[in-house]
Amino acid sequence: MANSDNSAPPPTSPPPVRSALSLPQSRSRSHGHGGQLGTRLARGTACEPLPTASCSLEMKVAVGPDPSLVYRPDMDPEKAKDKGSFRNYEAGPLLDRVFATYKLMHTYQTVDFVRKKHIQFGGFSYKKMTVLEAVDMLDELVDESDPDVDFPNSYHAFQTAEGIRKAHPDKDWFHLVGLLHDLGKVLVLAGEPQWAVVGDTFPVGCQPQASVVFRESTFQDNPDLQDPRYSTELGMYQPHCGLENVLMSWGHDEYMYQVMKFNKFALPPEAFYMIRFHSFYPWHTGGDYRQLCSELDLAIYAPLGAGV
Ligand SMILES: O[C@H]1[C@H](O)[C@@H](O)[C@H](O)[C@@H](O)[C@H]1O
Ligand SMILES: [Fe+2]
Repeated sequence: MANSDNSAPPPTSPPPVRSALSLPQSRSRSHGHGGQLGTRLARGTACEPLPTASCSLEMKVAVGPDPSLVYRPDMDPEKAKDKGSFRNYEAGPLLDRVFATYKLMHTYQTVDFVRKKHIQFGGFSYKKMTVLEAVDMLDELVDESDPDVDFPNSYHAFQTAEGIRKAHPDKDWFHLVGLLHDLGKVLVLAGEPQWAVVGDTFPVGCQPQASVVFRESTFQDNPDLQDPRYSTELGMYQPHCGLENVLMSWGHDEYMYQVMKFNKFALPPEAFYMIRFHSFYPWHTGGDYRQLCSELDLAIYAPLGAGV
């Protein structure tokens, strides 16, 4: 485990990475949108204004709960958990590690911190690599915020992509979203602490809402909650300002979105949106933060309503 604030035990019985996934031989060619790109990852000094969303209301595929929720890898279907048993933050063998990661995240993710990270990584000068090189880097990463996944994230990337391919064989761009969605976690291999990379996201600059995991037990040392500008329900935002204008806690979603935008990934707008907000469980699954949503955000959210 590299560069982590809270060290992880070695993964237990890692499943065979990739071998059972029947990838196409020409995997990068068959999904040419991203696989062959020499992608520049961000680490630099230039400050980029907060990005604007590029989604249209014609969006056909709703952004949903993290695809990984549905397609958690499990080599043995007999032992596969049903959906309801994922994301248990009250009990389980990994609970201490998960709690420790969120405690740090909910203490140190502040408006100032997030603004600094946008500046630090807004220069896109960290490294040039292909998408598949980034996937390979994730061989070294076990996500310490995840109560369900205790093996390298590279495996999780392929499994998610293959699961989406099975469910949506006609949407090649969506398969690629599965492969890409967590690649922002390479930040951990670049020396960032896990609490600044992984886990569910939440808006900074306003009061954390009820469905944020460990909401009651992890925010007490976050200075923003003592700051009158940031501690009301709306905090520093205008009602219905739109998620594109909200400063989310810094992590792999926003970073990967920025990288895709900078490198002009040839993917539909919904792919960008999905990746940017896939960890925003308090919104897409918890149903919170509606007061910050634009009509577009609500239109995307609406199809999820029944399921959340
Ligand atoms: O712990 C997990 C993990 O970090 C995922 O990559 C993220 O998308 C989820 O939101 C989170 O629950
Ligand atoms: Fe993720």
